[in-house]
Amino acid sequence: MPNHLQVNSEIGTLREVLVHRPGPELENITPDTMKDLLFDDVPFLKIAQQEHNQFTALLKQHHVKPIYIERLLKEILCNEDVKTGFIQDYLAQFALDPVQIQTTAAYLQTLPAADLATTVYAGLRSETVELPEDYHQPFVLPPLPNAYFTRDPQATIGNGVTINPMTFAARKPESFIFSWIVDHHPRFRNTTTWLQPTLPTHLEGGDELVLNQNTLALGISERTTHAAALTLAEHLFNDPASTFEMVIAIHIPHNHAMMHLDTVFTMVNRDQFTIFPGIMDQDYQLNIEIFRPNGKGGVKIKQAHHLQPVLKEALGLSEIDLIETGGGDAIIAPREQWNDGSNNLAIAPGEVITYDRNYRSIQLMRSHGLTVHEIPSSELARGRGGARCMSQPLWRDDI
Ligand SMILES: NC(=[NH2+])NCCC[C@H](N)C(=O)O
Repeated sequence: MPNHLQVNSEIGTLREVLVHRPGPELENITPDTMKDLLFDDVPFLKIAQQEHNQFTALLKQHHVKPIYIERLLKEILCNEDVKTGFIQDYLAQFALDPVQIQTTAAYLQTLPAADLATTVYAGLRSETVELPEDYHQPFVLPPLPNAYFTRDPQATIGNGVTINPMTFAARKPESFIFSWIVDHHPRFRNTTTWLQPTLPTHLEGGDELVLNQNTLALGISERTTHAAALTLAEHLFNDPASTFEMVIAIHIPHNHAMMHLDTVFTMVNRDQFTIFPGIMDQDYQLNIEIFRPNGKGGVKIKQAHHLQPVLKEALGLSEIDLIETGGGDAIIAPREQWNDGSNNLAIAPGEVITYDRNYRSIQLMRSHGLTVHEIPSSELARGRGGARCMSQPLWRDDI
């Protein structure tokens, strides 16, 4: 089994992937907090877990090892010094006064590592720690219901990772957890980090697509700024450990339905992509910027408006097959996009995992020669993320 990181494409045979099984945090969403927690509904936990189990079972059937991030967290928390440091630093992220911090830290310190890890994801109800009476919030630690979308707070690019500066408060603790795992878990010893979560702007993993070992596609979106994309490109171009020479920055609409590039565009084979046509105008144009090193440590930028020629050049191909979500139909396409019909996880070239409900997009992918494995999606889809969002590859074979 590989012991380090290798992701030089979106489609190379997948061997190892970071996941999180949805837990009690999903039951800590209420109609009042739903929007801030980036959910559109309150999922039924039991069914969400069954669906997620089917996802991981399918991965295992295809010899992909799921690594549970909550387990990595538990493992580092078994070290008492790490546990104490983690608790202090974790609490410092939230609006708590010194007494509240001390009371909560004392409680968390009593928990065994596994329970502490579960609590970090689930959130901590205020009454559990008997805080001073002037604390009126229902939670002293917030629930992290988006944690099953492991794609976003962290991303593997080549042999390194980005630990992402997240856009919304609801997801910032997830990057914090990963940075502790990178610093303390042997699985990540000597990991190169391309981007730190302290960057004063934002960039998320759903916007990071590794097209090949030289080319990264980045969404400029609700969650990833132009400034952050430039910073990442500079780091990748200048770090001798990186093989990347080109970033294709693709501007997409800024809204919740398409919060990341991978909700509208995924690579599924050497020359095939799924795409939601709603990101292009009637002439199939969109706003693209190509970043390359300028030879002086900076980035030079070229504009483009059509995706196909840009992809052909980057991948050295004469043809590209863009498969439109829902066949591009005015009703089917947006409906299936909303339920992650464009969010496919390639487990090998031409072989993907996707949500069963998007049957029109599935038919179409099959008619374009792809092998499609379906997973159930009634509850998981309520968080607005599909198979790609629920997985963070640590190792893909090179193609
Ligand atoms: N890679 C993705 N498309 N992730 C989807 C994340 C969905 C999550 N509810 C959020 O808004 O952050």
